[in-house]
Amino acid sequence: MSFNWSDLLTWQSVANVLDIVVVWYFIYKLIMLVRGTKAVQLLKGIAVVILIKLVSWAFDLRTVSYIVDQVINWGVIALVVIFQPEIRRGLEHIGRGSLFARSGQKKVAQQKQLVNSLDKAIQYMSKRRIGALITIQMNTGLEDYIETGIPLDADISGELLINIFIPNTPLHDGAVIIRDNRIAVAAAYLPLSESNMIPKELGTRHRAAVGISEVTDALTIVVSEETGGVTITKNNELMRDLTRDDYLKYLNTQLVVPEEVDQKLNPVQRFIEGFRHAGTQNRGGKKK
Ligand SMILES: Nc1ncnc2c1ncn2[C@@H]1O[C@H](COP(=O)(O)OP(=O)(O)OP(=O)(O)O)[C@@H](O)[C@H]1O
Repeated sequence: MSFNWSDLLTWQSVANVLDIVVVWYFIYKLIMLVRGTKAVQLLKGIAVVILIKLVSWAFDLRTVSYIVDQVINWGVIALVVIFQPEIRRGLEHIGRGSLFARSGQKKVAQQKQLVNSLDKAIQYMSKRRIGALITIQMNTGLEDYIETGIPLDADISGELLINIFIPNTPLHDGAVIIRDNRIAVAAAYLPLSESNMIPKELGTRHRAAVGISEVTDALTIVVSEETGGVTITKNNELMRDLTRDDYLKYLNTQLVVPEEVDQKLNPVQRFIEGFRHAGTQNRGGKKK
């Protein structure tokens, strides 16, 4: 019997491939969204329940299957109740467009203020060789690292950043983490990179900056205590000895999102943005 390649191109097989690609894309996006947050545990729990359901199907274990069905039915309701604030805010966000352009303008102003404050602090600390480690949350949640620090939930200013890193003060050791244009915590512990590509002369502060860039998409700024040099890490990339022009250019492209781009988010992205924002606001104890 000869194999006919055209059999592979039936509508059904194309639909199957499309089906798998869509599901994988969805799972990938979900993993990217919850990486570094408590929701990872939740996803693991859901994966275990699905696994038990599949096993009970395969071996025809009726009682187990019945119990898992009950868990799934009630679990969905429990999830909706637990995440009610996030879901509500996500849905509210979907309807937002040009009508809410003013909130977009406010956001850009806050992002520019963030870059200005960082610049002020970097300049001051670099000249005086004050060591600093500042991590800015991007899309991946940093909950697990935020939990290791001392909560501040403070407005960002160059002066406050400088004050935090003054040597021999209680908050100076460890990293400052910035989330949603606020200083979430100081003295946080970041994961140390095991990479042997990091130059030998760099110590643990730089290793921690590379470490967090390996497991999240956060942007981290290091000011070296030894040399005053400025380093930025992001997505496993280490950019050393940056001049003021270099780092300002980089920070502006990474942290200041043009208003038009913000307004162009599709409904799904808008929902996710609202969902994430509600989560972080609730944890920070402030609600609009
Ligand atoms: N895992 C970590 N998470 C957060 N901060 C850390 C971590 N490890 C070290 N640090 C910070 O780095 C400081 C030690 O820096 P060290 O001198 O080893 O690093 P370095 O990369 O050589 O930087 P520098 O050039 O500033 O000396 C610690 O006092 C602490 O504040």
